[in-house]
Amino acid sequence: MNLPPESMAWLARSDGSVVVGEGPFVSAAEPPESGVAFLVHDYGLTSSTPWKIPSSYREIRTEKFAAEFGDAEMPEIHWRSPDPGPFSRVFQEIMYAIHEEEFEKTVPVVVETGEAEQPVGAGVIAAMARQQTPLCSYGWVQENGGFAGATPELLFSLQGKHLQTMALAGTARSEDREVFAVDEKEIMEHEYVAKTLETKLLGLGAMCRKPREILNLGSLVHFLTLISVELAAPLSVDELVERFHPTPALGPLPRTDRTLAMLKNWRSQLHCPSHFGSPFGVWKDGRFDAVVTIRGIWWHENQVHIPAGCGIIKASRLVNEWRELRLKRESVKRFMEQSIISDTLAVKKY
Ligand SMILES: C=C(O[C@@H]1C=C(C(=O)O)C=C[C@H]1O)C(=O)O
Repeated sequence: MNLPPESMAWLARSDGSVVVGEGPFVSAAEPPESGVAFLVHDYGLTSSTPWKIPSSYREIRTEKFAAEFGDAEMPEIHWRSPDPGPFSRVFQEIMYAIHEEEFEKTVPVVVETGEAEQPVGAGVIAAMARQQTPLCSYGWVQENGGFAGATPELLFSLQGKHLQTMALAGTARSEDREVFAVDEKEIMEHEYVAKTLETKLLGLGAMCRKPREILNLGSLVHFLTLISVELAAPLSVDELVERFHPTPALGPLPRTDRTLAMLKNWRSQLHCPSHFGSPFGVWKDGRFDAVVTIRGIWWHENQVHIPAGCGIIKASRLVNEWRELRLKRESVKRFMEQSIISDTLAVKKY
């Protein structure tokens, strides 16, 4: 087992490779011509130097990454159940705005907080390093804090003129998979996201939209639609990030300055970390991959936070959304317990 460096960043990609960078990092407005840079944005894309260039980097298989870092113990964490009061008030304000036709959908976030008996950094890195595809492990660690997770959501990946993206929205427990498949409210929530992405891609080149499918993540299922485009003309990563982020999976529909400001205000009322639901990417050898930072842990020394968001539309009900938020947080807590078996290592943690 390796001790994690003081500062590091990593992103696992859908082909089972992971790019791992070690700090210190140099911040830049643009990615370098060659080599590697991580794109670390907050939700509002406020940084003028979001590119973080590591002092050294490696590209390895996710199994090797797990073997190197997946072993550290997670200290005991004392969780405090989130108070439903503030969320219920935000939910009512959102419902009022939907009835007033301010927007059709938005995505508030609830945060569960815990305190660990010791610093959690190495344990969080280990928990996320053990996760494998279809989850993409990501992390940004700076001294005694950072965030790391294992997300099912690709924002986009770009290689030459090939652009791949996905609509991922609509959630249920795996046991409810059959009724989920015909649930009109969940289908509508998903289609809002898929159609918006299609609209954003119109005119960029030849588009291919795959049929809607169900992505099974063990305890949770989501609707997933894969969309790809052969770009007619090259586009920069920065342009694409601004075009896509936030998709209606994590943001308002329609996305205007006003609807985005309303959501940012609700996020801050509910103490959502600024980098939750944001683009997190890596640029390497002419290829760029970015995920959406969900299903993660934000920490500083012994303090830990698990944020989770839920899409609210006219047909949403408070009790169901509260349950969905808990399910999403539980799926993150499970990362800290689960066992993995790979060719290079067998770790069992219960
Ligand atoms: C916002 C989250 O997840 C997003 C919201 C989903 C939904 O509302 O059904 C499903 C997948 C993600 O796009 C989260 O996990 O915190």
